[in-house]
Amino acid sequence: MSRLSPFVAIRRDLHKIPELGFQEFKTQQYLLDYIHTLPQERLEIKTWKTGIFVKVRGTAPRKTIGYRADMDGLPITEETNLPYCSEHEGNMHACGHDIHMSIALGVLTHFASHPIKDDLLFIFQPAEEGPGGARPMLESEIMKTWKPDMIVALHIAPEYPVGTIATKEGLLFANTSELFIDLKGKGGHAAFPHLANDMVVAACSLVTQLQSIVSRNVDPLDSAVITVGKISGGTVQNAIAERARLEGTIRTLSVESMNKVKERIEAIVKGIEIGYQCEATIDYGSMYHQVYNDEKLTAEFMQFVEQLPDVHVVRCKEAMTGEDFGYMLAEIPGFMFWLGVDSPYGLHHAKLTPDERAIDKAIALLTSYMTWKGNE
Ligand SMILES: CC(=O)N[C@@H](CCC[C@H](N)C(=O)O)C(=O)O
Repeated sequence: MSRLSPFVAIRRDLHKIPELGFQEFKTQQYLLDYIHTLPQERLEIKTWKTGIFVKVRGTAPRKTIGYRADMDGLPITEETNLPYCSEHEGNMHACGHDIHMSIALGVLTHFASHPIKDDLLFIFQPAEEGPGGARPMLESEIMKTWKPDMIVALHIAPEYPVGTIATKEGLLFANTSELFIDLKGKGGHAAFPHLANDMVVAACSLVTQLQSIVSRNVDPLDSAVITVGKISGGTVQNAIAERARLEGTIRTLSVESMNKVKERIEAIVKGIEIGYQCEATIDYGSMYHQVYNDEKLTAEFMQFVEQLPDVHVVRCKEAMTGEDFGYMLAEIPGFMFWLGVDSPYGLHHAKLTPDERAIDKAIALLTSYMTWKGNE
């Protein structure tokens, strides 16, 4: 029987302890315990909230290459039945951040004992799923002193086979905004609807009306998404609901479309207030800047990877996913790419099961790329 790769074992450990944004205490401790086992001569380690910065001092630095991995899990109950499934009831690494962290540790492990000319900065970032750790981390004093000259990150892609990486120059991921709408009407007995203002009916109507925005208000040659992922309201089957809440997200390929979509949401919500005689409040939660890949660095990376054995490069289309790494790319040239992990279930699914062979492949690929880039 073949031995488990150390970084697959690390991934499994991390997979058991998914924590939500800015609560990644055990995850941070796990990473720190591991990082402290590495040769320390060239390392400088600083914590920031539940995140970590690790600098690897180069032998003759002219620039700093940044590498970012996100750390948080999602409030999803895992249904994989894996022997190493989540031990944190109700939370799951359903977006691959456990894989992202184990890959980052693999690359860091290599460079801790095989330094290159340039400095490297490994960024373990909390709260990617929300409320967003990239922006405050970017504004931190540590980042001001250690700001890299270029930066790279990856995201697992269930739809591609292991050995495939996919990316493109320019726009890769959408602009995002969370969306929370609270409705307050008048509750009452289920048998006397004429004496109440039913917020379950208002919420259902609102969800349906929101669907008209993408089909009727956004240019068909542009793209936008409004997803209501959670709806709650009411107390019991035979009482009319006084309150209802919609929780969702908006995705657009431009800031202009985001503003337009929000204008339309506000108009529709006003209509609901009038039509259903209720009070409504809208909260846009956290918003993420689009992920825009630096043209030159991305093209160069794709060319570099193409000549590696066993790696297939795909020039993909942009996706409506969001990533607060977009804030880092708005200030630092760099790129993000998809890493094929071949899972029959997609991102944010309770049965996501990435193929772990992608971990060592990604470590090898990133190690080669950074060695080349950091010795240029
Ligand atoms: C890669 C990925 O799945 N990212 C998340 C980012 C979520 C941002 C925020 N919580 C929102 O929902 O708008 C995504 O859902 O795309």
